[in-house]
Amino acid sequence: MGKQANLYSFSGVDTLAPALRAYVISCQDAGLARHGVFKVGVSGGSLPKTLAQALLTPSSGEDDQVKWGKWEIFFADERVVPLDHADSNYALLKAELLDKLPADVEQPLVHPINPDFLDDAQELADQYEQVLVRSFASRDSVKLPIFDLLLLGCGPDGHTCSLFPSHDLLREESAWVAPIEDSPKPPLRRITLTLPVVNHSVRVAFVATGAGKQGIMKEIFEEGNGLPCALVNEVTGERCSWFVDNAAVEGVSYPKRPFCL
Ligand SMILES: O=C1O[C@H](COP(=O)(O)O)[C@@H](O)[C@H](O)[C@H]1O
Repeated sequence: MGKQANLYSFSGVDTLAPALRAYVISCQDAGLARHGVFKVGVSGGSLPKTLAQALLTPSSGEDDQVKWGKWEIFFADERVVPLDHADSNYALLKAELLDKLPADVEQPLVHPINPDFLDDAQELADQYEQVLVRSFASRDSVKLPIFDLLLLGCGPDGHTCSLFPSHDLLREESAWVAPIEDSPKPPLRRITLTLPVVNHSVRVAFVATGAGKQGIMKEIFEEGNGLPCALVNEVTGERCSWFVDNAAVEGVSYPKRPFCL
């Protein structure tokens, strides 16, 4: 059995953010060394705000550079809504992070969903899968895309991306991107990376903060119970790192590591 997922706990978002920044930059630099670009997938929910706090602070030196012009940003999941809708994960990332990037730096290449296909979630998912095929094809013989990093959230029910507990979608084995039309959390219609794609990523980082996550963190780390986040932990092992605050893991019996790269 491989090593377990890393659990890093911080006093609050202010201390978590610099560690998350260092981690993302190390994944970025590894991606650039491997293939000259950094392919990262991001979630919606509470993640973009924390990510912005981590990445928008001024660089403290040569080893601390966010090289935005080398980033290719994908969405780990997306709601089937227009790109300027209040429920859109793209709109959220744009408002929290992309719109705040300094205008004088080279901008990242961002891959939102194609809003021409909002009437048909299956077609939307297929189209997004084609975006991945085109982007990843040149570098692998692509059975599965290999993200350099997936930055994920963990819902209070243990869902991640739009992979919900006990949902049939957890058993999807062939699609890279799949539709879901009966999401337990609104909005109902979404598309999501599938579990094999998530588990194939070079690194996976979860960010979960606040006492509201405490119950589910206990279940994920102590029982597993087939929860989507636990399934990712089980397969990715030490490739997976959790950035949490103390409130989210109070009373959770699982070794917390001091953060170091
Ligand atoms: O619906 C969603 O929720 C999850 C978790 O969100 P959080 O606010 O509890 O962090 C998020 O990761 C996902 O992208 C989003 O579509």
